[in-house]
Amino acid sequence: MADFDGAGQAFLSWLQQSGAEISPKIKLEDLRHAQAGRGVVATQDIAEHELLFRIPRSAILSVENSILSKEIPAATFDTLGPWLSLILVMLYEYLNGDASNWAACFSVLPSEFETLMYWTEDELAELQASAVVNKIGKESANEMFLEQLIPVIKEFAHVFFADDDRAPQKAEEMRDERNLTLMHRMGSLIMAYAFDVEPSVSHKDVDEEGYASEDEDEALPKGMVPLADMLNADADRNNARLFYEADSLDMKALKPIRAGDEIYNDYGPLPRSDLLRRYGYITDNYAQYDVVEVSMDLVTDLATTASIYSEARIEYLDEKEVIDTGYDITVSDPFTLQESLSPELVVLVETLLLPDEEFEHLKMKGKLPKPERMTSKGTEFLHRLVQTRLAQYASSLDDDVRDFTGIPNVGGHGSKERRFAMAKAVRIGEKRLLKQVEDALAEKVAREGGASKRPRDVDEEGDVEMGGTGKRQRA
Ligand SMILES: C[S@@+](CC[C@H](N)C(=O)[O-])C[C@H]1O[C@@H](n2cnc3c(N)ncnc32)[C@H](O)[C@@H]1O
Repeated sequence: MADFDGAGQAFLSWLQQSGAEISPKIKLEDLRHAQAGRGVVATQDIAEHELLFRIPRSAILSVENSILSKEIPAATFDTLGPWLSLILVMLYEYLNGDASNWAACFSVLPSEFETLMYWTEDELAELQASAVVNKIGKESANEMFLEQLIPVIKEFAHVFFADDDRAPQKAEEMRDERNLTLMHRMGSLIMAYAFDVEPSVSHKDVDEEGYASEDEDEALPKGMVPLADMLNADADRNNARLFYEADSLDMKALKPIRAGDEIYNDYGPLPRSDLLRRYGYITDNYAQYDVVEVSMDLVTDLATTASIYSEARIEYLDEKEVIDTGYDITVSDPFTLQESLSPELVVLVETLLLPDEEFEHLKMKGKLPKPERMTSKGTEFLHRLVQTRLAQYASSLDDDVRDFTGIPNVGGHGSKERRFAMAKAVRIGEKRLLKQVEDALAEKVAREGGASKRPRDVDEEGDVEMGGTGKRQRA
């Protein structure tokens, strides 16, 4: 406890010495009793728009601020990209120990994580058929470390291990298990703690409403923003936000905050599966963003069985940017099929079901079926697809719900009981969503009397707007 509080105090002192302004109305709080590490809490009432803290840009742990960026050419960082570049810088600063300007930061950052990367096989198995199991990316991260990061460390060994005669040897040793583990640790910290730092002078192309394109956002350099990264999040309970000013990053209250309340940031509308992957925790408040992914492989299998799979049509759909590796089914409130089913999935199914003549006709005009006009055959196919997707989970929804008693507030790193329960909550959420969609499709099939009674309704004029309905943007 003393070490925990002491590290927190030393961190705040360092931050103030680095030029940060911290409101006397907030404090760092030990929230380990709630399995939430540290958090920031209001000690007095705070008004809307009030400044909570101001971090000078020079205190951000970033490529720009690290001495490495003076010694390693910018082109090398450009090749590495924002994620690997920051890992390189964090490794360098971490290995410098107390000599690093950010030593106090590292002492409040965790060395152990609950994120999926660190789950054992039997814990991951509890997620059953959740698509997140295939998105953990441990092997691909390892590959990037070995093929991209370590060659840079070797090339600049004399900089990375400055004043060390053993520099080349040490660079070679970065391939050791222990060092790869350290790289994963830095990667995990970035995933759960780093910000995409908007530059003080924006070079971004913005549209007429002032929004930058997604590509522009992806290219933003990443940085660890001290104290801002101590804020927890709980879906739409966010009451603070980071504002990017010319010389500082300002955390401000978005609404009045009462003394004793926790100050929450916004990690984005993440489904619980992704929250577990990136942040290693979940709360019920994120259930509203749950997603089930239906893979393209499953659609292909079912379409082949139904003898409607056509390479030529897939090629056309690909040209039209409809083909993806998977399609999202999302929660909607109030629930509608239209909102919950990805429009691309509906268009894909409807296109495969088109009679040859109609397909050729639409193709000639460069058009697609409209996602909001689901035919009876399309509804039946989607119903089968959702049933098959549901059957991929090893246990039934009823069985899961029967013996689920919530996520236990049991402590410590790697609690199996807690991980099993979090996995079960994720798969229950996914199965509930699938069941809701399955029931709605079955009802639609019954209402419309099956394929023979309702011929497809082709709209030959309207252009299809993709991505506008049902497809939730992932953070
Ligand atoms: C940006 S950090 C926030 C500071 C963190 N609590 C700490 O002590 O270092 C993100 C991490 O905080 C934890 N976290 C954030 N919000 C949480 C919440 N509502 N409940 C539990 N843990 C939370 C998760 O471990 C997550 O990976």
